[in-house]
This record gives sequence, C-alpha cells and structure tokens, in this order.
Amino acid sequence: MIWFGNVSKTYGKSGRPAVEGLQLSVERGEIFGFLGPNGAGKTTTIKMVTGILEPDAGEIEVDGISIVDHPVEAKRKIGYVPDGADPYPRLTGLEYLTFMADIHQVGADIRKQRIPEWVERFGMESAIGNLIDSYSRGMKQKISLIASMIHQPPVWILDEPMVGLDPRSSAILKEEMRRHSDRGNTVFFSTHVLEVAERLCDRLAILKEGRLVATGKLEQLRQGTGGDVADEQTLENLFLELTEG
Ligand SMILES: Nc1ncnc2c1ncn2[C@@H]1O[C@H](COP(=O)(O)OP(=O)(O)OP(=O)(O)O)[C@@H](O)[C@H]1O
Repeated sequence: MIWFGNVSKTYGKSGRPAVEGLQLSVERGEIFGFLGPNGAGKTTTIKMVTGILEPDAGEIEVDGISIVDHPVEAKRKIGYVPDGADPYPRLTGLEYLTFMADIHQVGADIRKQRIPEWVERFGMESAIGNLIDSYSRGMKQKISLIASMIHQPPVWILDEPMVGLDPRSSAILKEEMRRHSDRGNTVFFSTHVLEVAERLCDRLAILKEGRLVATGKLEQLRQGTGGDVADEQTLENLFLELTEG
C-alpha cells in the first residue's frame, strides 16, 4: 500500500506548489490510476513516493515504511518505471536485468526462471543480447518494465507506462498489472489514456494544479458530478468537467 499524509512540494522559489496537501491511501490488491492534465503534479508525486524527491511537508509510507526516514527499506518494496524510461545505454538488455537482479538480491534460481519468462512475455528474446542503446523507444520501455518486476515488489509504480508500447505489449502490460494486483500487491500508475484507466483501474484520482479534485471508483466519481445522465458519463467527460478552467 501507499499512504500520503498531507504531502506538499514546491520547486525552488517558484511559489506555486507542484503538489499541495495530498491526502490519499492506495490499498493492497488494487490498481490505482493517477490522472490529471499536463503539469498537474503526477510525476512530482511519483518521484516523492520513490524517494527521488523529498516532500516539503507531509509523510509518505510504502507498505507502512516511511520513504523519508527509511529510504532503502521502503525502496526494496517498490518496482518503478519512470516516464520515458531510458536505462543504461552501454549495457545489453540481459546485463541490465542481471544488474537489477543483483541490486535486489534476487537468487540465482529465481532469476534463471523469471528473466526468460518476462523476456518471452514481452517478445524481447532476439534483442536481449543487444546494447540498450540500439533499442527502440518501446523496447526501452519493455526492458524497464521487466527490470522493475525482477524482485516481484509489493508496490509497482509506473509513470505513463503505455507510452511507446505497441498494442500487443500494451495488452500484456495490462494483464500483468491485473495479475500483480490480484496477488494482493499495489499497482499505482499515471496515464493520459483515459480508456485504459476506465477499464483497468479499481480506483482513480484526478489531480489539478497539485490538488486532488476527485478520488474513488468510477461510479463514485460519476455520482460526485451529479446529473441524470451520470451513469453514461465517460471518464473523458468527467475528466474534462473536473479539470476545466
Ligand atoms: N524540476 C523541476 N523544476 C521546476 N519545476 C518543475 C520541475 N518538475 C516539474 N515542475 C513543475 O511542477 C509542476 C508539476 O509537474 P509534473 O511533472 O509533476 O506534472 P505532471 O502531472 O506529471 O505533468 P505531465 O502530464 O505533463 O507529465 C509543473 O508546473 C511543472 O512545471
């Protein structure tokens, strides 16, 4: 699970907070979609959960562990795929996965089984011995996805994970996200693809200018905006309504 307790962050002396008073709990066993217009604060939030940025105020816990007070322990719980993932160009795909398995102390037997399984799943067999530098945008994304799951973390955090993926890879990723949450893990991801969020997420949050404007299941979000046609409202309509102005 991920818990945000009144989290705020302002960059430098810009004055306007990128994230302000974020209060949110993401549970085990759920896929949680984090939505919002460009510049709303999604990546900033994700960077704070993963310990890349420190909040100015508030607390964040990953599986009950404070990312600020116990960063190493908390990071062990996380698999993270950054926005526009661009891993070490001078390593081959296999070297990179082996390196990540080493960092996470994944045992030899487990990695021998897990790496080929995931590589095959994402159709990366023929490229796995090549330098990452030679990979396409989507291939870099796929190797980052595989690397993020090498230690089967209880919390999987993905920033815009569908970008660059072909339809088959995107479908496989969605299956894997569901499989991971079905096993009682937490999946937290940002996206602009509202059709994916609508179909995949158990709950959603919409962020606007650093503040939450809606949280809950899609039906709850629909009720929140009211109206007789609420049942038929697509997430796109809701999103446009909640983030306009
Ligand atoms: N390194 C930085 N230095 C200064 N300001 C930043 C920095 N990174 C982000 N910001 C600002 O913080 C705010 C939130 O940005 P963030 O990248 O978190 O938004 P986002 O919701 O992920 O946007 P997008 O959907 O475009 O990726 C924006 O106003 C942005 O300009």
